[in-house]
Amino acid sequence: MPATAKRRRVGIAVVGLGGAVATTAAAGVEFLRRGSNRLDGLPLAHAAVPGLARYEDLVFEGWDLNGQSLAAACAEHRVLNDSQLAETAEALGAVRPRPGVASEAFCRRISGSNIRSVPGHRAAVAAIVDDLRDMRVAHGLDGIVMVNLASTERTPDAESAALRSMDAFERGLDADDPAIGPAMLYARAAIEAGVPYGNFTPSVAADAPALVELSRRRGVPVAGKDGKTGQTMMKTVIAPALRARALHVDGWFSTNILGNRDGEALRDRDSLASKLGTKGSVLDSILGYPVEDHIVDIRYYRPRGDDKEAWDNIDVTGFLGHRMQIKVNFLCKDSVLAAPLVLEIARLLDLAAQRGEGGPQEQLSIFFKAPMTVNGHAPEHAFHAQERMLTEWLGAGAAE
Ligand SMILES: O=P([O-])([O-])O[C@@H]1[C@@H](O)[C@H](O)[C@@H](O)[C@H](O)[C@@H]1O
Repeated sequence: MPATAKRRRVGIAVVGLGGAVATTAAAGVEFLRRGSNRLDGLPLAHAAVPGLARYEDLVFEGWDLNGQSLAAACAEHRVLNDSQLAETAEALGAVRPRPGVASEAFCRRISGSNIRSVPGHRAAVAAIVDDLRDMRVAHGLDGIVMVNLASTERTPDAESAALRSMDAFERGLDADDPAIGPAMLYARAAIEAGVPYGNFTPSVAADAPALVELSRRRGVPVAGKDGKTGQTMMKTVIAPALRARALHVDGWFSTNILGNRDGEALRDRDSLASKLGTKGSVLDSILGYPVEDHIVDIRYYRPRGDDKEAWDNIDVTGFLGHRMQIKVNFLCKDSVLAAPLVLEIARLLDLAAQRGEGGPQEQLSIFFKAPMTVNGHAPEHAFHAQERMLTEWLGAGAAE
């Protein structure tokens, strides 16, 4: 960034601020602010793009059903080691989540006492809009974006009329329609407040047709959904290569064990169904044919905590009909992979807003398992093609 360029102070209003991903991201920013030069895992750390906020200038704010400070939450999640916890304790100890909007009907296994008591959907949206205004003023922000990192909600009834159009959604808000869940209320509030919105979860939010329409009309950038962290990232790297080599995929078995709070939320059958939907959606379009035996399995296994282990077994057929197997065993740290992506999504949404772009931001596809697309067409899932899309968008704006 040229020495004269003005620095942008950008707030990230996180839904699920006390979670493992958000607290890891906040700790990461704190380390960078203190002069750390560890930029591993941050895909855009070296991108010299005008207008892109610096990591050190990101301010963490938001909501959580658990009101404890980020330092206390961080210690519970056990993602950071003891010295990292000690070094960030003071800064993260000063941040406490605001009371969040919740619905047990949408997320059964996760609850808390830091709940915003509101008389209905319309009041919930108004309260969130107020909070966003307050954050802007309280921190003297130049920009603010909202990112959903909350626990996975069940998928609402696809037939529900309230989600289909902007007008129906507004009526649904007045009627406290049960098809409208918390993630949609937050997204609706962000769009009303002109705040770009990113959905790192599989929950239905800004991708509800009503809210896509609203984001376009209001010119507010939205992106999602479901962060592409570990296993799906590898899948969308490997599958294009298998296609290019004409190796036929006969079956792909993906399984995960993890014991963090996300895993706990996914013990609920309906929340799990949302996650399996996004994780299972990436393969067929890359390969160009349906893989009938594509199985995705997620198990909550407490001893692993955030240290998720993912196994993939891929059965392929090659020349002369000979069959082979590929095994991938990714021993990862779920939040360590996810947190830097959240920082990039926030910076890019802020940049999109500065460039005057509104509606779905398809160029952010590389960060998501089920990318939102500009005209609702089928998403591009291949990692290399997504990378090209993002690079071109960054370059195009920089050249103007
Ligand atoms: O991106 P990916 O590694 O394929 O998928 C992961 C899921 O398998 C896991 O259940 C969830 O907790 C992670 O946040 C992430 O969504």
